[in-house]
Amino acid sequence: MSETTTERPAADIVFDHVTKRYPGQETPALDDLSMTVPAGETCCLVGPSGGGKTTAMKLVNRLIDFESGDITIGGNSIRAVDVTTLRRDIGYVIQQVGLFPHMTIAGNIAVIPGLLGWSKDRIRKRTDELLDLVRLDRSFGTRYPAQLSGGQQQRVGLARALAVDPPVMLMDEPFGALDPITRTEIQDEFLNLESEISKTVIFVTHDIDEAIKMGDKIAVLRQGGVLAQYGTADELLAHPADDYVADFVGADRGLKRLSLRRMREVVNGSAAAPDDAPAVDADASLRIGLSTLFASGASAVRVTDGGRVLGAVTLDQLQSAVTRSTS
Ligand SMILES: Nc1ncnc2c1ncn2[C@@H]1O[C@H](COP(=O)(O)OP(=O)(O)OP(=O)(O)O)[C@@H](O)[C@H]1O
Repeated sequence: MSETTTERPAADIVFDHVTKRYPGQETPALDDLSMTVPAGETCCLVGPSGGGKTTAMKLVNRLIDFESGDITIGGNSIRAVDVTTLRRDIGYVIQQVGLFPHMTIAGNIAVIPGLLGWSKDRIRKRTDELLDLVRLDRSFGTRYPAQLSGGQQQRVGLARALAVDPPVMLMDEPFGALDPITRTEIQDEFLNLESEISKTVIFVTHDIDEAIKMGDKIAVLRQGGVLAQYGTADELLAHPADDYVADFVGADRGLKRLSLRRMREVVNGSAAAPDDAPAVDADASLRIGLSTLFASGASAVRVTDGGRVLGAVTLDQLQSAVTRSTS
């Protein structure tokens, strides 16, 4: 990263027996939540409406207070830190974006650096760097939010949250209001961006497919704010803790698990593909491989990597991957 950023390392987030009960509510919104989000990982919170996802997230930057348990970031209790300092170290991205309409895009991105007293030159360099990072032309800096599409505004929201390189990011249905194409595009870009910058992310979503795609780990909450299961997408899909989680991840969990694996992981280098075999890229998912196989009616697909044929994958091999995934 350039001199304009502070290159702060990511920090783990630990929920330690956290319970939140809103005044006047009989049942807790969050009930004895304990889990660790390791530094640099993304944890997706999923669950039914009212299951406590947003509450869990807003506890982390103390937008909501809690009575029992503790939350630590990098080993420090969030209650021991001054709230303004805490929030400056936490990027916050929400569905409604919340850009200031009367300020330019550059002005919006520069809000926190400005509060921190950065020089004009440093802010300008950082703004350009962030616009590049979220793939917006630098000329957007002089526009106003109303002159941008929803997807572009969401990119600005992301750039603003990343401005001072916070170790932690909280994202509350950040791409929920976008059309499916823009959503996929911005999800892919965020995944790319995450591989360049190390952040610990808590990401709330209603969409299990989004959680599978974006999360290193997924926390499934149930009504009453109880953690039903916490694990990788693969663990949840292969071994759901109970019927509730199995239902939540979907009856097609075997197929979903195929989306997590690449053709290059199962290709048999010594097997020759039949002449009529359709080609599938080595980095395509097994799900794409299966779909290609079904669509063509061939007995195997040819797996290619930049024009080079790596070998073949048969229906049997894909089927055994499905069987393993549901056992
Ligand atoms: N300010 C509040 N006062 C009282 N109860 C609240 C308040 N905010 C949330 N709740 C209750 O706490 C529970 C958890 O709400 P929360 O918003 O965290 O759920 P959620 O999983 O994010 O839901 P959604 O997916 O609908 O956004 C719900 O029963 C909700 O009604």
